[in-house]
Amino acid sequence: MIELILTDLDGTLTMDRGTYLLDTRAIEALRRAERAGIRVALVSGNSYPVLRGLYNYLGITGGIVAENGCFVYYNFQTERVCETIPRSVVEDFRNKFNLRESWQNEFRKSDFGFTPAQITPEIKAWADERGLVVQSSGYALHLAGKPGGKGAGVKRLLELVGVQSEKVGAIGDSRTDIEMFTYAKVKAAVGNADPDLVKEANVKLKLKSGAGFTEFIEMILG
Ligand SMILES: O=C(O)COP(=O)(O)O
Ligand SMILES: [Mg+2]
Repeated sequence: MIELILTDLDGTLTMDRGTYLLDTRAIEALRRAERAGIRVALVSGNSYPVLRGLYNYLGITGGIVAENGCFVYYNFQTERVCETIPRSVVEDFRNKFNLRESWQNEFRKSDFGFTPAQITPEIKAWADERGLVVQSSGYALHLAGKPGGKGAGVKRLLELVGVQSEKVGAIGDSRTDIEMFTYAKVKAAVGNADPDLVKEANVKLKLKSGAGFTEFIEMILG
């Protein structure tokens, strides 16, 4: 019996990958899960203020993992689980690789977003030399302090909620969601997910993004 669902946001609750428009049927589906007693958590590369606002308006209760795993919220408690990156390092990175910063960077301390979203070998080497972590969600390139990645935040969230991974379902669309699967029994990839995530999934959904999320909730609720 699943007690907690970890859901990614961009590409998973949206109408497609590459858009920010939420799928309204996916919103209805997550409310159905909550009504059935299954908590839903947002696990995303977005910043905490963006996710906290959304969380309240969506009406979910499973907590938040923000900044791609680096910041956790549950039941009015918050925790930072990665090292912070000084603003000067963020600016050096942006200037060196000619990147555009996410408007949300103003609200971030450990994990920063940039476009274009592609990781080059030069970018990887620059981050490695400084003990930083780079990842791409398809929406954005992320530069984070150690340990970085959704796994660290999810591990802490499960402790705070007090749920074992045998009772957790996770759903996502991109490579950055692979780490969530380590802490879930049901590991779902939406129909249009990155092939690297599909490989790790034990539930391969037919439908894309938000429609795939709805398909997943229907499967869980039976
Ligand atoms: O912030 C991003 O790059 C993507 O966010 P996501 O983790 O909700 O897909
Ligand atoms: Mg995503």
